[in-house]
Amino acid sequence: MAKQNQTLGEFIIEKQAEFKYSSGELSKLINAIRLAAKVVNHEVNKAGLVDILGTAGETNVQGEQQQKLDVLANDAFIRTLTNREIVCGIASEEEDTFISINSSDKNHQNKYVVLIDPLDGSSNIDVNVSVGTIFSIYRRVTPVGTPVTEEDFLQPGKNQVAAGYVIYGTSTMLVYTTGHGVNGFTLNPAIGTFYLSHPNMTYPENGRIYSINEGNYVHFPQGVKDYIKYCQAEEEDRPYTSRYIGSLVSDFHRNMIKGGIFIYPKSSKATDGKLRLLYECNPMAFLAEQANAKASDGFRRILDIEPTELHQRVPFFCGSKRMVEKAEAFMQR
Ligand SMILES: O=P(O)(O)OC[C@H]1O[C@](O)(COP(=O)(O)O)[C@@H](O)[C@@H]1O
Ligand SMILES: [Mg+2]
Ligand SMILES: [Mg+2]
Repeated sequence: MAKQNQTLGEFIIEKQAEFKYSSGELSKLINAIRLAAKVVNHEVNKAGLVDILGTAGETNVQGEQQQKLDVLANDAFIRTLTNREIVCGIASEEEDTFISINSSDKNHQNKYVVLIDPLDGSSNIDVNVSVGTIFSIYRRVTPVGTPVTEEDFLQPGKNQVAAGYVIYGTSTMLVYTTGHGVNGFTLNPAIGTFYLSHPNMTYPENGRIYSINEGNYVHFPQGVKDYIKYCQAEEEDRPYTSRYIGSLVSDFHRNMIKGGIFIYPKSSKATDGKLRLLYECNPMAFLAEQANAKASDGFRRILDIEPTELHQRVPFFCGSKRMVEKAEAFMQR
């Protein structure tokens, strides 16, 4: 049973002991993500004091203007994971294609690949609203010791061995799962240590918060329009409250604690929605299901979707089970 105020380091060691044949590689990987998160946290907290706000002047593979913090966070995670030679490949929102990492120790070849959204909620960086980092970890499918291929990254979400996010908000937290529940750790900035502050996090079965960018309302499918009308109706325990931060990590985190649903649907402007399957929807869907919640594209379970491209997008319905089921019913009607 997770002990309150246990440090993340202690928790990782304790959990590793539960896996008889564990090589310790996954523990080293989570530890490296912890370190990179602290590096990024330090930079995020300085935003406004040093020249890390605004655009970096480059455009990423998705045609988005890269923010300076997108690039900084991307470099921090790639450098930290590469230097420690604990993964055989990395894919990132900010990299056109995956990076293959060959271990210098020929006797030891790594078996994990990592997919990251180094800085989530980029539109909120310059306005001091909480942002995050999202990560997803898989065991490679190609033989250890050979260069990784795209096949190692294009795996359905149900194959994830671990997933999580870091939220850089009023406090900095790291929340993750290895398929045995969801635990949240808060950073004590004075000593740079993450402590277990939210053991065994679960979504309430039902909630009263709906989270969607209603500015796109006219472009939404009829099912989404009907669900929004349902949320706003003066009936039973409704109307629900509308909350939309515009950072997936922050909207997810709030809904997990309070109960709610987050929807980023497809629309006539974005035929597959906006969010990326591999490093946004899959990790959040794994966390959601581990926290007794639900995640779909309105019809299919997100974790069952067979990926075809590294940066593919999917519509995303995620949150309290009863609310997602209701929204899906409107989509299927
Ligand atoms: O401004 P919009 O269209 O509502 O989009 C907000 C969504 O886009 C994102 O910012 C996309 O993520 P990135 O910032 O990592 O590109 C999500 O965090 C958020 O949920
Ligand atoms: Mg993102
Ligand atoms: Mg991002």
